[in-house]
Order: sequence, then C-alpha cells, then structure tokens
Amino acid sequence: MMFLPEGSRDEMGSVVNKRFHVMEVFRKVVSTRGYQQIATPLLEYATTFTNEHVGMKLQEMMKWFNANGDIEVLRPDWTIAIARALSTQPQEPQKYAYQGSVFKLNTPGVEFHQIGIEMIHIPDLMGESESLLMAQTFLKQLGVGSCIIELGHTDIYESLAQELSLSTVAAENLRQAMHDKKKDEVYQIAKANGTIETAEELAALVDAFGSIEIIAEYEQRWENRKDLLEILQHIKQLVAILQQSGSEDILVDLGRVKNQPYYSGMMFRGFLPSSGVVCFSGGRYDRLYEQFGNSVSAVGLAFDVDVLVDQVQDSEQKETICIIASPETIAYSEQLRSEFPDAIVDVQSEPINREKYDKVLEIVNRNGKNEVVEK
Ligand SMILES: N[C@@H](Cc1c[nH]c[nH+]1)C(=O)O
Repeated sequence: MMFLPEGSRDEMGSVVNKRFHVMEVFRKVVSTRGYQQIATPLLEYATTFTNEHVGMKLQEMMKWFNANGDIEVLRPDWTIAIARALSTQPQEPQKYAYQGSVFKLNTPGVEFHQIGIEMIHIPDLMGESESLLMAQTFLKQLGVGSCIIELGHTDIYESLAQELSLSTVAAENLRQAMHDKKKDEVYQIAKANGTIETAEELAALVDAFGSIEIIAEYEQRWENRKDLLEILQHIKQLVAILQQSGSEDILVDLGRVKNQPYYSGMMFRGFLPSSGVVCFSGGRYDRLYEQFGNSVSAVGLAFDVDVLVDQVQDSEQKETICIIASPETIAYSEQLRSEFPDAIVDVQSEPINREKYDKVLEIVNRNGKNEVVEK
C-alpha cells in the first residue's frame, strides 16, 4: 500500500467510535471494581521481554537499534511491561487496568488493541476468579453477553513432559504436537524419549478437553498422582465459584500448553458463543516476578478489542441535525446548538449531503432578524 508500512492501517468513523465505546464501558467496570489505571510507554528495551525469565521471541517484535546500540521495541505485551513497572512498588495487593496497542510481527495486522487487567499480591483463587468475574461482568455490560470460559493449567502437561528426557528440538516438537492436538505424534515423540506409560499418559492428555465432567474421569485416571489431583481440585474450586456467579458455559482443556512463555499455573480463555472466536486470554504468571527477586502472586487477562468492536453496535442513536450557515450566521448557529441538547448538531455550508441528517435547518435573515426554517 502507498504511504503505510505493511500491516498498518487507517480507521475512520464507526470502528473508532465503537472502540471508544468498548473502552468507556471497560473503564466504568474496572473503576467500580477497585482497579487503578496504569499506562506504560510504547517504547521499551527488548531485554525486558526477551530475558530468560520472560522468554518472548525477539524475531516477533517491532524493533530497531538506538544510538547506543541497544535494541528497542514497540510494546509487544502489556503483562511484562506492567510487571517491570510494578517491580518497584510496595508489596501489597494491587489491581491495575490498562488500554492500548501491542505490536506483534508473527500475526497478520501488526498492531493490536488490547484492554486488560493485572493483579499482584492477591491469593490465587481470589485473583483468578476476580479476573473471570470481571470479564463476564464487562461483556454483559457491553451487550455481548456472557462468553464460554475455558480453563487450563500449565503444570499438567509440564509435569508429564518432565518425565521424558527431551532435547530442545524434541521438546519444542512435543509442545507443538500437543498444541495442535496431534495424538499420534505426541505418543511417538514421548515414546522415543521416555517410558510407554508416560507416552500413554501424554497421548491421553490430548483428549482431555471438553465439558467439566471430564475432570472426574481424569481424577480417577490420576488417582495416584498427588500433584495432578491438586491441580484438578483447584480447577474444581474455580469452576464452583464461576457457576455460583452465573457462568454456565465452562470448558476445560487439561492438556493445554501455554500460549505465553511466562504462564505458570491456571490459564483461561473466553470464547464468543456465536462464533467461537477468542475474545480474552489470560493466566497466572507468578514466576515472571522472580527476575526482580520477589515471590509474587500475579494473574490477569487481556481482551482483544478488535474482536469486541465487531460485536457491538455503533451506539450513536441520536437525532442528527444540520444547520446550514453562512459567514454572517456562524455565531448565531453556535447559539442555536443549545436548543438541541440531545441531538448531534452539525453546522455546515451548502452544498451538504442531505442523506446524512434527520433534519436540516436553514437560517434566513428576514428584515435584519435571524429565523430558522426547516428545509
Ligand atoms: N498478555 C497476555 C494476556 C494476559 C494478561 N495477563 C495475563 N495474561 C496476552 O497478550 O496474551
């Protein structure tokens, strides 16, 4: 395209209106739930996101060298930027909300609008349920209705995979096969690098998704594995809180692999019931704070604003009025606005596009007096 780098785009009118509407509703919901707003700069050092505690990939970031030879990036992720900002904050419960763009080179589009929440120093179940209850409340207020919540946990797959001795390449292949739910491939890689029992467990894990009833099935299957049973117990507690709060559509994916390198523990996603599109994604990331030498309970989620924008109506339902003015009547038109406090009033000069308005008013000067006539 001329004048814009690939992936960048201009937006006008309704899309922008709807985005502001989504953000306004979000701001109201988070402020009534006790969140503070946070904003971090668009420009950061790459190492904030690529260091060993975080592990995002440099090749997926928008980046360049600064004058000192350091690599700078456009914010690729809010969660990590906020962890950096909060690392010097007092060790007490804190809840933050944010809205702004993230930039990713690995996904078509480059710039993505997100709104989200992050919480630190809040007990695990409390933080996880707050994330999801806030999400459901927000979606309801937005008129999108409640979404389907999917729960997963990083440590089920990871504790089973740990029983294998995997090269870096095999580990990545296994993770990808697990992600793609390729059962045969998972079994083959696991068998080649460990015992048949572990290979069978991992292959069974590929199928461990669906309604919450499957939790009971895997409780039996893993009756001798205390670590996995504890995870299932935790998931059940979270499910109970969500159900008591009116969320009916809850799914689990016990074999889910993490979609962010920093997740450790519960992970969640929200799907739109109408299309199955993911509208939010989040999880627990206590270990991300270890780089700052602290042990911190941390959890949050982010909404894909571009997905939500497709779901909302343009909220401007007001009457549109056009006042046709001339240089002599501009000042009078401005006064006239106050007579239509609930309408959208546009002052224009001829020619106008009549189609755009519910009502067109013209100011005519009769005997030195301004009169308003409807055209
Ligand atoms: N930053 C994550 C979402 C998230 C927020 N908090 C925890 N997870 C993402 O962009 O996918």
